[in-house]
Amino acid sequence: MAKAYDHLFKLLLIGDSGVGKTCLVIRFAEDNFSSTYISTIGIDFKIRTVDIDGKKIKLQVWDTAGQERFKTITTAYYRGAVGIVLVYDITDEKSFENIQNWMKSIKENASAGVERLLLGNKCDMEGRRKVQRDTAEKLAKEHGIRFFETSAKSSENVEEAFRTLARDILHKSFRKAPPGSSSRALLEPGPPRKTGGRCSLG
Ligand SMILES: Nc1nc2c(ncn2[C@@H]2O[C@H](COP(=O)(O)OP(=O)(O)OP(=O)(O)O)[C@@H](O)[C@H]2O)c(=O)[nH]1
Repeated sequence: MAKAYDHLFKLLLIGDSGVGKTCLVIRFAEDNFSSTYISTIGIDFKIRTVDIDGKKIKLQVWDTAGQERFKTITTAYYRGAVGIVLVYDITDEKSFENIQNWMKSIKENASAGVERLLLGNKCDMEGRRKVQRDTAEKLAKEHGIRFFETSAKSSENVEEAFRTLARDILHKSFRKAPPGSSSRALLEPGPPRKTGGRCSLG
């Protein structure tokens, strides 16, 4: 029987409560959107398999709760992720300022070399924009990561963002593969950064 997928990537979405993490996951995995806001309790995930450069990549997308009270539960999931999506809301300045704190949280809890991506969500609400695109682009550049403005509502850039992240992880894992080793092994997460990692990503 043909293998259902070539690689499994665990991705994680983080960011303040209400920025649209759940909606982005639902848009990407089910191509759906709801304007009803039900705050995530703890953590949940959805799966979608995509074809990237001829490889079948199974994406397990973990959606975390943005509320502070769930922080202990959600940070426990950072380590298993090979990609982390940082989300803010372009109509909410505070959610953008907090990206610095979410970056810090990645540094403290994620595997070394985890691929990061910055998303400014709700770009369909141009009239209520508080965070300028240039400002976010600058921040992304400082951290050496990619940046997209997305809308889970209109679906703008959602597909592109997840595909770009998956492609970057795929390319990174192959580039680092020593001769004769399996690329799958390189996608296994190492220990958190602070304990000194053996993960080959990065
Ligand atoms: N206009 C617009 N509204 C959005 C968009 N994405 C999400 N929303 C709305 O924003 C609200 C919060 O969305 P969620 O996806 O539940 O936010 P979250 O980041 O998962 O929140 P927590 O689970 O509390 O961390 C909901 O009312 C959504 O309908 C978007 O791209 N455009």
